[in-house]
Amino acid sequence: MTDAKPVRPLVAGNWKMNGLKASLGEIAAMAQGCDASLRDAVDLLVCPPATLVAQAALSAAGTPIAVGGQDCHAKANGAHTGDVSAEMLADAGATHVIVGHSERRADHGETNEAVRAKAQAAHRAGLVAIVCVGETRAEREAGRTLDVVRGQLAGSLPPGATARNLVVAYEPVWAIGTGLTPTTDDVAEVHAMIRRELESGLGGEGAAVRILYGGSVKPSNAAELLAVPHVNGALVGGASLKADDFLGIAAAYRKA
Ligand SMILES: O=C[C@H](O)COP(=O)(O)O
Repeated sequence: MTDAKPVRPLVAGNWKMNGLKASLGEIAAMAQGCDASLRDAVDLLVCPPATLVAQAALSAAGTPIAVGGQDCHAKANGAHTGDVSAEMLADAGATHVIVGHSERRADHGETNEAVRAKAQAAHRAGLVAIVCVGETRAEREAGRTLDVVRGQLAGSLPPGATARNLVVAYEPVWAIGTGLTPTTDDVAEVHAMIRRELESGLGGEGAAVRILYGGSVKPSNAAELLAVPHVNGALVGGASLKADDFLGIAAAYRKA
């Protein structure tokens, strides 16, 4: 298994069900605050709610900020009221889409099979799929973290994945929005396992797939979390809503 950070990092913001048109100013502020040294060091992505994807993509055009969706339907179109397809996101200017976030798995009963179908849809539409995995508090306390995450990976990763069309995000459910984070040793253990699984499933491509950590990442803890081996960036919720906090997290990658 490779042990260095083999890929360019990615800091991705997931706005969840937050943000109105006025919030697009934060994307403009992110672009403005993304100076050359930050641009050289890290890729930046913001995933606003579906209502804002098209406008966010227009706001971010010509800047270092990419725009993504937070979920997509497995089908390209059809009678699926309220759903948004990967093709629609791509048409709106998105380059990425998050699939299998624990809030989707919990709130909408999304299974690994459903997540895999959504990741395949993302690829069909030419989007990068950010596949989320992570254990609940009960699963961690039962010592089942590695088995749970390994099972989610096996069930959720789409065939034909490469380092260019797949990102994996490890998000312990109990760390999301709680201010709690795993120890760096715990993060290292899970990320190393994910790397081994990716390398065993995808060979050389698996060594270069970006593995993000998510769950209560803030400017104050980003440097420590992002320095863990096989942590190739962050998936940030609450702290991605404000440009200063988001850039403060990305700044962990700024070269001294
Ligand atoms: O997708 C992002 C995560 O769920 C993390 O959210 P959080 O940074 O608010 O804990």
